[in-house]
Amino acid sequence: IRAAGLADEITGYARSAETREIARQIGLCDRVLDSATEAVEGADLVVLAVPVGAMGPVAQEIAPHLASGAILTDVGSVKQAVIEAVGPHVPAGVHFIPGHPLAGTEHSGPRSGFATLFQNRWWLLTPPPDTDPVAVQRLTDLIRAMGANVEIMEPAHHDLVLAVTSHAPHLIAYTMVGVADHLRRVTEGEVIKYSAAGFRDFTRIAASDPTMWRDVFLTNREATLDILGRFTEELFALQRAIRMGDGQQLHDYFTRTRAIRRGIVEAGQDTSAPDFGRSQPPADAAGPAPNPPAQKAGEKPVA
Ligand SMILES: NC(=O)c1ccc[n+]([C@@H]2O[C@H](COP(=O)([O-])OP(=O)(O)OC[C@H]3O[C@@H](n4cnc5c(N)ncnc54)[C@H](O)[C@@H]3O)[C@@H](O)[C@H]2O)c1
Ligand SMILES: O=C(O)C(=O)C[C@]1(C(=O)O)C=C[C@@H](O)C=C1
Repeated sequence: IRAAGLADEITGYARSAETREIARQIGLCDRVLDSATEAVEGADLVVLAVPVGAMGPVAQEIAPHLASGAILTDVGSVKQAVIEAVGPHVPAGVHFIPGHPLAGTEHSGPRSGFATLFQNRWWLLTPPPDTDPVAVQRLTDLIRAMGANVEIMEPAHHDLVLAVTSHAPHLIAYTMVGVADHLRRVTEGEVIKYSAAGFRDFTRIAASDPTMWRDVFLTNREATLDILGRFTEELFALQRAIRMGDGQQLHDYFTRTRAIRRGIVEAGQDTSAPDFGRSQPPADAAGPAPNPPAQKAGEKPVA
C-alpha cells in the first residue's frame, strides 16, 4: 500500500510489544499504536491479519471503534469460519468484505512482508450477498493497485478450492517431513543431509507458522477431510500399482499429472519458478497461481 502510495496514513497494531517495536524500527507503518482500538480509530480501511481463530475476538474488540462507512476486511486463509466469527460483531454502516490473498511464505512476523508480495497473485474476496457494490469496488481497486488479481467467490467454494490447492498440500508436507524425522535414526541424518529439491520444498512448507496452520485445519475441517479422503484413495491406488508391478498404471497416472502441470505453465499461470514470491521477493513478474486440478471423467465433482 505504501509502495504504491495508496493511503494517506497507515496505522498498525500487534498484541506483543516486541512486534510493535520491530514494526516501528523498520517503519512498517506511519504510526504503530499500543491498542487495536486506537489503531482503527477514523480508518477508511481496516485489515485483520491474525490467525483465523483469533479473528472473532479481535473484531469484537475493535467493532465499537470502527468509523461509519469504513471497510473491514481480513486476509485469513479460511473464509466461512471468519464470516461466522467476525460477521456478528460488524456494526451497521461498516462494510465487511472478507478476503484472502493467495500469496505468502513460510515466514511470519513484521519483517516477513515485502512490497512485491502480491504482484500477479490472486486475491479472493467473499463478500456477503447484500454488501454495498461501491465498497467492494473500492477494495478491488486498492488490491489491483497493489498488483494483484481480484476474483469474487462464494465462501464455501473458496474453502473447498483452497483445501485442494493449499490446505491439504500443507498437511502432506508436514507429514512427509515428520516421516523423514522418524527415519532420522535409521538413516543417521542422511535424509536431511542429502535432501533433494522436492523434499527441500516440503521442508520449507513444513516450516510454516504452527498457530496459523492449526487454525486453518480446525476451521476448514470438512473440506480438508474431503480432499484428504480423495488423496488417500489415490495414494492407495498408486501404492497397489507399485506392489503389483503395474508400470502401465503408474505411467498413465504420471502422464496425466504432467499434462496438468504443462497446461498450467502454457497458460502462463506458473508461479513456482525458482522460489517465486515465496522465500524471497520475486525477481520478475509471473502469472497468478494455478487453478485446482481438473475433474477426472466419472469422478464425483468436488463442488
Ligand atoms: N503466511 C501466509 O502464507 C499467508 C498467506 C495468506 C493468508 N494468510 C493468513 O493471514 C493471517 C495472518 O498470517 P500471517 O502469515 O500474516 O501471520 P503472522 O504470524 O506474521 O502475523 C499474525 C499476527 O497475529 C498475532 N496473533 C496471533 N494470535 C493472536 C491472538 N490470539 N490475538 C491477537 N493477535 C494474535 C501474532 O502475534 C502476529 O502478530 C492468517 O489468518 C493466515 O491464515 C497467511
Ligand atoms: O508459499 C507459501 O509459503 C505458501 O504456502 C503460501 C500460501 C499457499 O500458497 O498455500 C499459504 C497459505 C495461504 O493462505 C496463501 C498462500
